[in-house]
Amino acid sequence: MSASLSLVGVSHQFPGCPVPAVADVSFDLASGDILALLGPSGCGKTTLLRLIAGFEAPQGGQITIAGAPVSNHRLYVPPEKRSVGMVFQDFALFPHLTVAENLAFGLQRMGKAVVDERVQEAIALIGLQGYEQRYPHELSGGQQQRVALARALAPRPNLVLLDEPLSNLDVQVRVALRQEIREVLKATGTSAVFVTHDQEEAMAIADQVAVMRSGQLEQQGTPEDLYQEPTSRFVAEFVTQANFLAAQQRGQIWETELGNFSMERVQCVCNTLWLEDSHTALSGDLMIRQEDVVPVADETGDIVVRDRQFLGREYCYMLQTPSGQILRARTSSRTQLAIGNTVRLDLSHVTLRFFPDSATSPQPAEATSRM
Ligand SMILES: Nc1ncnc2c1ncn2[C@@H]1O[C@H](COP(=O)(O)OP(=O)(O)OP(=O)(O)O)[C@@H](O)[C@H]1O
Repeated sequence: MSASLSLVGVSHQFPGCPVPAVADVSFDLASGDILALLGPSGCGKTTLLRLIAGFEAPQGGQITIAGAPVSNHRLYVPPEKRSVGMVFQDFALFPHLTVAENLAFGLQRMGKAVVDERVQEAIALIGLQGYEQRYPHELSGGQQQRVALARALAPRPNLVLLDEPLSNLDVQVRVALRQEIREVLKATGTSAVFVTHDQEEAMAIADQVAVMRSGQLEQQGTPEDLYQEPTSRFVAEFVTQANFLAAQQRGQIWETELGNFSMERVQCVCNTLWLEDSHTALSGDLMIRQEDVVPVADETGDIVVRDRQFLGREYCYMLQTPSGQILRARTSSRTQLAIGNTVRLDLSHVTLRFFPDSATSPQPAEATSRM
């Protein structure tokens, strides 16, 4: 499928800032796909979105939307000529215009009959029939954001950009609306880039997730790719919120505080040649997902249940190892363990992934698997 958006080597540094806000970012977005830009505060997500929208001009690289270059070293197409719709965190509806007038705003150059038809189409898309004559202050936050999405879609843009559109809404509205946004984008076949710092939101809404760190693209893939095969410890921590256990290589074994694991059981985010190099004993961390840690009540166990959080369908247990490390375990709410009691861990079905310490890595990491 053709790319609706393509970035090649896009970079941007604000005047007076010692480091670039966006550094050498490249990716393609297939037509009709939703991409989530995910990363911690200050990693450059909003700046990248603004570069795509045309609110900023990059100092390097090329941006192409629906096959047409919109910015490169010779060209800068202004935002209103990029066929891009925007949805902002604060909804940004015109307060003095009704819902119908807000929806019609971007359609002013079309004939009245077309505008009326598009407005009705947009209203139906977001299920707000009967609300046409209301003003924004007469709508809930979720309804305002649905109007903002419909307004962005009404001119049928090639691309919609959403900048943290759910962050001003309370949690129940957020969860319902993220599903609705996905359905509306899919129903209209619109390609979209969605900025968020919430990994759960990114995974729920997007076909592709691009994780950013310090202005750079750390990893891009489907939500499943990122969850199952993070290629750096940063992505593993940010996306999977896994546990990390210090591990030391001893021949074909990984030694840890919770016992030894044979190398066949461990995926290694490193060059497999390092593992066979008898002169280098690697050390680093084994990633263990919270749902893979299975605590079993055992009076003779040396792991202590320090705390537990009831999350509805599941518990999150905080388990303290003899060295004092806290591991998190997610279990079904049927697994009831008392705080202060001891447990042992069943790690027999665990999927482990090894991330070497940068100090002991002979060369830059390259993802390979020993599974
Ligand atoms: N107009 C500006 N002038 C100077 N520096 C800026 C400007 N806008 C952003 N920055 C800097 O660029 C970096 C990236 O900012 P950006 O807003 O893109 O991050 P972000 O990932 O969207 O963060 P957040 O999730 O907090 O919104 C930050 O260090 C920020 O301070």
